[in-house]
Amino acid sequence: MTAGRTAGIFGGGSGEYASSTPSPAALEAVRLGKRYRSTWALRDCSLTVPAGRVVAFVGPNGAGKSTFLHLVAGLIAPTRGSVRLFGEPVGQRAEALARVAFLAQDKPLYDGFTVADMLRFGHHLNPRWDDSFARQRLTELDIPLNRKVGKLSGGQQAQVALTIAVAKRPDLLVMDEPLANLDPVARHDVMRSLMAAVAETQMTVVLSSHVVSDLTNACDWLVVLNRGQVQISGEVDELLATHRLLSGPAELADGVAARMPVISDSRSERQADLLARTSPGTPWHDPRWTASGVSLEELVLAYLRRPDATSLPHPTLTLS
Ligand SMILES: Nc1ncnc2c1ncn2[C@@H]1O[C@H](COP(=O)(O)OP(=O)(O)OP(=O)(O)O)[C@@H](O)[C@H]1O
Repeated sequence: MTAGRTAGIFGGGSGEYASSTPSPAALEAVRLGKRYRSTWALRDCSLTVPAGRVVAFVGPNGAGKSTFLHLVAGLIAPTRGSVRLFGEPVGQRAEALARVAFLAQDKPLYDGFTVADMLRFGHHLNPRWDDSFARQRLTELDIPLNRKVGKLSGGQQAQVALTIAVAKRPDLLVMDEPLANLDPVARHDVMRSLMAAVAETQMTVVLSSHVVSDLTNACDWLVVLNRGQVQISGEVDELLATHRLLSGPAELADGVAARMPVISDSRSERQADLLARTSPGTPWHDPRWTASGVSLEELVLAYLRRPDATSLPHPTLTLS
């Protein structure tokens, strides 16, 4: 668990700072890089996320997701580049760090403490602490306040950790794999609780996950990290609106691929199935092809299979 000057689920906050500082972007990374000895975990990562979004960081094992989130939370320092949160460089001011709650992969709770002890601890450390929210939420979830944390199920522990992080009333909640090791029902419940908290508070949320299907209805901004680089960063609706699954004659596929970026290309002797990036609002007129929408999962998988493909801010080629 981390407290004090670094952001943690118990880190202190400052209401005065939050109300007096304009927030052009919740998160801005510029050419961010992190090297561990000879290994670059992240390289040249630039992205901007507006405030109020629920951002999913997705990528394969070792892509750099945890490293990115630890840099955002100010828990480690970049080797290159910078991160700004709400216009402030991370790590420069205690007040800026205090606006962030970080929920680590290993749920920073003390097994020997009761749930009520954990709430008292959070209350003690956080000027913005919302005790009635925390107690009401845990009561609604039927989590006994007098139970020791070590005696709770994994799903209940995840809910307690999330409650403490939200009760801190952060402007930015960063969660590294909050759904790891939870069964499907617990994953669904935690995401539902998170969405309720977002609707109530309008905080910005950044979370990482391997399971894209868990994020489909929850996240409105997608970042795909692959091999330490940002492959996609954008609004989910816009990404879905600018990608099409095209099915048509294989002999015409090269012509289509010459006109627009093709992320995945599957061909048989007669038919080609292409996942292509198009311009928003541009209809597909060619009757020899059928064009259909893609799911978030199809889109992410197609990019992950093509680490050289990117979708960063705007497509440059259009359909004709
Ligand atoms: N403390 C560290 N020391 C050395 N190398 C590290 C350290 N932390 C991460 N790495 C390396 O940096 C790279 C990115 O790791 P990171 O944990 O950020 O990826 P990830 O996307 O979160 O992976 P996973 O999904 O498996 O949790 C990997 O090659 C990893 O081995």
